[in-house]
Amino acid sequence: MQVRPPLTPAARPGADDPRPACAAPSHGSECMATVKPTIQKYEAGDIIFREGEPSAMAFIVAAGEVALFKESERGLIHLATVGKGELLGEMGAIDTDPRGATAVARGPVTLHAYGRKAFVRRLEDDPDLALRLMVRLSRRLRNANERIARLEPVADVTPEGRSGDESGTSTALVPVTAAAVGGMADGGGGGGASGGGGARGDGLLGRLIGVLKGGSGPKTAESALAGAARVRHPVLAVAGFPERGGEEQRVRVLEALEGLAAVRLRKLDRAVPYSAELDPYTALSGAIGAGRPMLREVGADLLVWGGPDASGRLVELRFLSPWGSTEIERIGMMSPQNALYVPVDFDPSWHVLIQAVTLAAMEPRSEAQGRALVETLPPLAEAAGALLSELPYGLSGLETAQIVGCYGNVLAMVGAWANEPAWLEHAAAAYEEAIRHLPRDADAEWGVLHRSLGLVWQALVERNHPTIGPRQAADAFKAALESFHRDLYPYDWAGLKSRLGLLCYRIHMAEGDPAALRDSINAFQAALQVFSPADTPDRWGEIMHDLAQVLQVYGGQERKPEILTRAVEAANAALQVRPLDRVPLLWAATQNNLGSALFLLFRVTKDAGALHRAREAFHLSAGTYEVQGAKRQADIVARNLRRVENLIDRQGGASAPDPAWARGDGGGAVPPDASDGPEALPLDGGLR
Ligand SMILES: Nc1ncnc2c1ncn2[C@@H]1O[C@@H]2COP(=O)(O)O[C@H]2[C@H]1O
Repeated sequence: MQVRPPLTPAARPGADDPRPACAAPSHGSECMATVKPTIQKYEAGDIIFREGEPSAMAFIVAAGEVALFKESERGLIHLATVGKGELLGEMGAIDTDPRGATAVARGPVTLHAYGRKAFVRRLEDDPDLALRLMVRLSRRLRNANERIARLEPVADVTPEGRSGDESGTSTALVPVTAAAVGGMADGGGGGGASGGGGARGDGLLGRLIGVLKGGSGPKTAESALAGAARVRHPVLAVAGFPERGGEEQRVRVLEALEGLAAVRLRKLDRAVPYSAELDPYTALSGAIGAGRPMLREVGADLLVWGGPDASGRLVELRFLSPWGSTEIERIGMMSPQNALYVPVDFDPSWHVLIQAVTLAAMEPRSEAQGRALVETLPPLAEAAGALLSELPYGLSGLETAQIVGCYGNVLAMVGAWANEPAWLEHAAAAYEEAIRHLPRDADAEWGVLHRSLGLVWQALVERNHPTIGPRQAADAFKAALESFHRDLYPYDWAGLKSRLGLLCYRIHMAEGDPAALRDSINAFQAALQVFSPADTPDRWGEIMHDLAQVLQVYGGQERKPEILTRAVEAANAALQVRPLDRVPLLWAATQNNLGSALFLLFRVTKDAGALHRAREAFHLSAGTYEVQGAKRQADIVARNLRRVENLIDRQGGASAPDPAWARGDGGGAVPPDASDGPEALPLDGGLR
């Protein structure tokens, strides 16, 4: 399709172009030469910007080629490749919308970058340039139309009336020729007619940009390059709302959620059954039991469910993730007991709160999703905070606590993923405020809020916060344990116990209190009554590993071989569920732990066999860290290995028995060691 928009001869670019301002170039973009650009350089595969990022700059490609990709429900779509002399990022610079596509360097690329304001000013001052830009956009639109026309309708296979796959991978689209795709890359060469053009969203330029930003097209074979830019967008499912008037409220919620960029929304027909007449524990357990399969059925990352509450004043929103109930107590996580309340018939000012809370509830499952969250969530969180400062009158204490608690989760998510202690401090303040609003009988909410608070404080302790100490975090977990009884909430209970184990160990490290070490051991052992190698091997292995470490510190201090032997057993048990081929770094950490326990055992018993086995464990650990490229850990373990080898040399040189056939009788021939104990790696199970 080569229909061009009508051009006046005067506006056609090229050598015969009479206009002085743009005399030389064959591309209108060169008119930007009067504004001083900054130079940016990229290598092949570098991401220049991502879809959804704020648009602060417009660029001219000075050298190389840039491929543009757009996320769609069907996967990643190659829109075009732009080359030397062409504009890039001009759409966002003009309409201030976030980037409509991800730009990836196809080889070495040099860009001339212009600030948005300078670029727009230039367009306003130079109607000719603005017009030629419109021509360029017109051509893109025509090409996009061509591609849309060539697409066959795709069968709608989902019960909710939306098409799309559930796995996050793309479904096949109608194949097109490379030439058709290549047509999208065109951007240069078009001339312009006379007359001016507005640079804002309501003019032709704005409309063209609007259409192009929503554009889609067929998938091409550029999968290698696409891989570099690919981010799997999370899927958000919204269950049906029961009760009278529920659907009307759901439409409002969906409207709010449609504002979430880079999230794929699925509307479910079914509601999550919830019986308000039952006690809250039974009602919620039933809802979770019914909601999880619904989530899995549609492959969603989060299920939003709820509806108008019993009073008819508020809409209650709850959030369910597909994660098993055993993978719990992550910082900022949304628990089934958390609920967000918004007024019935809420106005759009509430959208930011609904969006922020939902986005935070959809915990990232990859680094890419985490990065996307860190970009999107902070501005939403700030806007939601402003809304919360003016909560409507008439909310009960529990409702207020629930809303503020959800907001705390938003702040905690930002803090954890952006690694910003200030956000964590705000999150802790929000949880504390929520707790102040709680009525006495809000048992489950008490537990959830104290656990959330403890997790944030623990994260601050891990970051060496000057005023938050491990005792504070441990107290919050103890308070949470008042609500999470073992018989009703075994995994919540055991998870809290294991957190307590870590914090008591920290208290010991900070204060040297031996009672704290014993508390730590007791807490880990309690957790191990619930977690098991068969049902929860990862969690069990992590706690066994941590227990081994605490036992060896305690056994070393008390100089008790039986405790050190238990430490060795715990490390060996952890290794059973942490195989080298599946989790090499965890395996290496536990080997180092085992080596340390054996080393200390040798120091107390003078058993040379233990020393040789320590050497073997350190050797295996250091080698694995080395192979895995974990240099810092490899160095620590190598120091431990050297220390053991020195001891073995002093003990008997080359005649020392090889650990493989060491009898372990030791014979007390080893000289006492004056050096410190082995260096430990950080405990598992910290901030996750
Ligand atoms: N169909 C297309 N052909 C060429 N370039 C495009 C196309 N769609 C988007 N772009 C460019 O990709 C950029 C993505 O960020 P912006 O939306 O700021 O500006 C966009 C345009 O510069």
